[in-house]
Amino acid sequence: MLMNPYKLKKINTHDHERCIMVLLFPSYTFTPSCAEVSITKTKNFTYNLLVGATNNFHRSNKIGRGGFGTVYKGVLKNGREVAVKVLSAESKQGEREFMTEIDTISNVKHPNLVELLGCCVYGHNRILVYEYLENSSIDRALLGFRKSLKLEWEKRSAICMGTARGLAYLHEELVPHIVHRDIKASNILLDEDLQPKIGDFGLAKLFPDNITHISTKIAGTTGYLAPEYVLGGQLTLKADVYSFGVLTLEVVSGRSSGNTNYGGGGKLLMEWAWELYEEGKLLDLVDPELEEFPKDEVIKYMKVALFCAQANASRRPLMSQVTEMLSRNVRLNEDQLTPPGFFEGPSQKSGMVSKNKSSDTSTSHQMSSFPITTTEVSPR
Ligand SMILES: Nc1ncnc2c1ncn2[C@@H]1O[C@H](COP(=O)(O)OP(=O)(O)OP(=O)(O)O)[C@@H](O)[C@H]1O
Repeated sequence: MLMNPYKLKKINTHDHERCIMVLLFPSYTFTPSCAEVSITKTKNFTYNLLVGATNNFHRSNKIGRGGFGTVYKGVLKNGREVAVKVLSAESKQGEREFMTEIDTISNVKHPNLVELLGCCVYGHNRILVYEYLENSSIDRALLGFRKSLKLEWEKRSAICMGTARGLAYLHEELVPHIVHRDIKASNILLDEDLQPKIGDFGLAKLFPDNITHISTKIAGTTGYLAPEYVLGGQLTLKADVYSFGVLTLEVVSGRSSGNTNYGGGGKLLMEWAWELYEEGKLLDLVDPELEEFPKDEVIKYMKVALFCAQANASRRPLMSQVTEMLSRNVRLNEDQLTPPGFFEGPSQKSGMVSKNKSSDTSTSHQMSSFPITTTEVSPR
């Protein structure tokens, strides 16, 4: 029997009869008044409907192309705008396995995760239909020369917080958890209120491990990858935490981690940030377009990003700890902060920025005994 592993979450014990129904019949549904989660099967869209919605996948409807496939904007008959992702040929072909994974993803719902509305299997085509986010992704909105939005600090901090909450949900509330593997600016989409939503979660499972997606990333957006993941293949929650640290620096600085020309040339964004941190000049990293901002808070965000990117994965905080650090007025215990690790590219440098501070790379240091935050400081 194919079963969605996420389906039993939060069903309370006296709902055991319903649990049995869910175990036996994965598509069984019950009313929200009786249980905390409603179990649904993924909606199936017909291929013809998606052809109509996207003007036959016309290139003028194309909004992007990533490692998983091509994304088109579509409009359903009821007027709802959707993002239609046509998965590339390398996605696993089996319909049953595909549908199981998709059922899993479509039952994962959180305000900071892009909602999967349904899917379509047509011959060898595998197509996913998502809610459409009008303000596109952070890379287009905030980074690069053609940025489309001018975001004040309140919006930027809300983007970091929302992304942290979405990740904390995937990592720590969902059972079993999901490691995103590909947290980066193009996967964080902004809704009409500029609230962030994480896209592409759960998709990595649809692709064989040895192909395209990871190699696409190694060729492209390498600045986001935790060194232990890209060099040693160790995939844990902490790889996402590392990427979140890089993303936070991008949001604060308005600069893309894809470049390697920072700090007078030749440096990754994270390397430059560490250099500035050691020199006590972190504010130099802040986006020049940010006219007014609370300096202490902005510096705290950058320091949290550095905690997230430490070379030793076990020293990085959990995402729930990150949300605490970002949201509460706490002082960070910087004695515990060690240099970031980095990986720049297959034929280029990799390693750890290591200057004055301790560069402990042992894995014995457990997060549970790691006091990142210390005193609550009084509001300014
Ligand atoms: N739900 C959506 N609403 C609006 N735009 C979207 C949506 N999903 C994706 N896009 C746009 O399409 C682009 C491509 O998305 P996609 O997720 O396929 O690739 P990517 O994030 O650039 O790379 P990768 O597949 O390696 O993660 C995104 O950068 C984004 O601008």
